Amino acid sequence: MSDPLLEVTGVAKRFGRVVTARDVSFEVAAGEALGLVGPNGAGKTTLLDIVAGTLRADAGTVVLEGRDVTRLGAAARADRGIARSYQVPRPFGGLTVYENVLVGASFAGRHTRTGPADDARAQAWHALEVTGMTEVANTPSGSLRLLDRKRLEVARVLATGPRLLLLDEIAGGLTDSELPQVVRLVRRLRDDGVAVVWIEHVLHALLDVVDRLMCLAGGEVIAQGDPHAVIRSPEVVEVYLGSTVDTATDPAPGPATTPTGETA
Ligand SMILES: Nc1ncnc2c1ncn2[C@@H]1O[C@H](COP(=O)(O)OP(=O)(O)OP(=O)(O)O)[C@@H](O)[C@H]1O
Repeated sequence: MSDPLLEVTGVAKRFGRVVTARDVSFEVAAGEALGLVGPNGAGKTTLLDIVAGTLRADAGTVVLEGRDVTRLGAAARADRGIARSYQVPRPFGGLTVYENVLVGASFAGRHTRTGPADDARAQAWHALEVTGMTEVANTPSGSLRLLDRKRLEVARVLATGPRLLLLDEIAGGLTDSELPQVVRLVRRLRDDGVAVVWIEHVLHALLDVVDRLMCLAGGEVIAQGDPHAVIRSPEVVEVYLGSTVDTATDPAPGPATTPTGETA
């Protein structure tokens, strides 16, 4: 890997007796997409929150571009280029799509990969173009279908000009015909040089994009590396994939369901 953009080392977190991260370490390079999988309650969202700075780890370090950001809060990390999407998008329903994205753009610090540094409007519009939302720019966000709500969530964080994008289940609930649009979007962001960490239960969508895959279980990394090697790893099959994947013949689970049994 080239110089890592993000280095997470020895992260630990527990809530009372529940261990959600135990000595978790991983790296992500600029322009690399890392997939994050694992059974429900494995600690994936907790890890994203620790990287984003919305949750403080009990131990370990988070380093971005060689600078230790472990003690920085979420706003300061956002200023340095870390952006996080949420599993359940909650746009300001009374505002249009464009206005919602403009709110994100107005938080952009000096990291402006996506547009002119001093022009939040241009940056918001660029985020709409990249996410394919210009045609619904003036639509009230409260009336959007699920796919567009998901795309708006990505546009909102993209408008902040991130170097590292943390995506939380943006494919969940989409139909088979909608999924390729999300896959193309994440691939484009990655190809534009943004580093991506993507939590996703819809494995075939994830495997279409990610360069590496990491599987968590019980707060521990049980496998990371080449995506197809990871999903074939006996431990991953046992604790996460169960019988949904024929690892001998099928490199990716079928599109109908996720390993957690949700409909993709
Ligand atoms: N604020 C909190 N207080 C107490 N327990 C918590 C808190 N946040 C998370 N947990 C617990 O930590 C564990 C890991 O949760 P987390 O949401 O990180 O898992 P996950 O892998 O993202 O799961 P899912 O795939 O279901 O979203 C769970 O047992 C959860 O109940």
